[in-house]
Amino acid sequence: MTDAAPSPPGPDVVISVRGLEVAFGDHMVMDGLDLDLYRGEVLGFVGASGAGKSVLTRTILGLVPKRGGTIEAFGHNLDHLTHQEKLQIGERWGVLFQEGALFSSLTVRQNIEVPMREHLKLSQAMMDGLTAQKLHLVGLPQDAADKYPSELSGGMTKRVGLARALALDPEIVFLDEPTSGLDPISAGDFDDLIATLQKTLGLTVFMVTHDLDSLFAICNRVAVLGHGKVSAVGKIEDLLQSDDPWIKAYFHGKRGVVRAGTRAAPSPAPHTA
Ligand SMILES: Nc1ncnc2c1ncn2[C@@H]1O[C@H](COP(=O)(O)OP(=O)(O)OP(=O)(O)O)[C@@H](O)[C@H]1O
Repeated sequence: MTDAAPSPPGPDVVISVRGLEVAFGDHMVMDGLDLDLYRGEVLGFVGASGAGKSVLTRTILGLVPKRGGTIEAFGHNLDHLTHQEKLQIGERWGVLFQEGALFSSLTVRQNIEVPMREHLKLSQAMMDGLTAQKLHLVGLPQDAADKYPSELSGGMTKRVGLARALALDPEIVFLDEPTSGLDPISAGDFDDLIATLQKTLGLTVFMVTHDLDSLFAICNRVAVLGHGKVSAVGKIEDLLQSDDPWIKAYFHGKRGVVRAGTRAAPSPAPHTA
């Protein structure tokens, strides 16, 4: 009898969603949704408008109540955590909401320092030092710190939102349509920034997007939301072969991709190569 070769270790799952149900009144938005997010990957999350992409993100973050199912983050069932443990999990992820969601009455510096004030006990000088680092990380000049959100361009607003999402040095960032509203050059620059941060900081990225270019440029895997479930998940080249009518229309329809192969493929994430 020969010994079987040891199987390679499976992917390190940082978020695991099983049988998720979310409803608003009788409107079932999630109806038995399963999804895994692997450490170190950029997972693109697509689906028709109103399918529930933002709701899923907000449910994982604990901002929308679920009706059923389980959500595990870093191996912990979120239903079984104390308030203190939930706060600790909250320090391990950051969020860039659609449109940046900055506080209009606060300066850029004050916006980036909001999570630091909530979670850390640091002197003002230390927070200012960290803020300077985060601005540098997202490619913004230091003099942006004293501006108010109304003085920023769309691309700068997204970068400030990303700097705030990175304020606590998270392991995961959730990005809700990060390139929406940006011109193609700014959108491409933002994709590059996310890809660079993912590599240099070892981030795991969960990205809701309608931007096909982003999917091709930086996503290691793509999950498709349909009828309250993940109807397909895999590498983009596999999804391009799908017979599912919505996926076919999405990738091969009028606004779809002849782009495939014309954009650089993302470098493989651990376990997704
Ligand atoms: N607080 C709420 N109360 C009632 N219904 C809601 C609420 N939030 C979301 N919904 C509904 O849930 C569904 C999913 O909304 P969601 O914003 O997640 O869609 P989406 O896939 O992100 O859409 P888009 O791509 O247009 O941003 C929609 O029908 C929306 O109207």
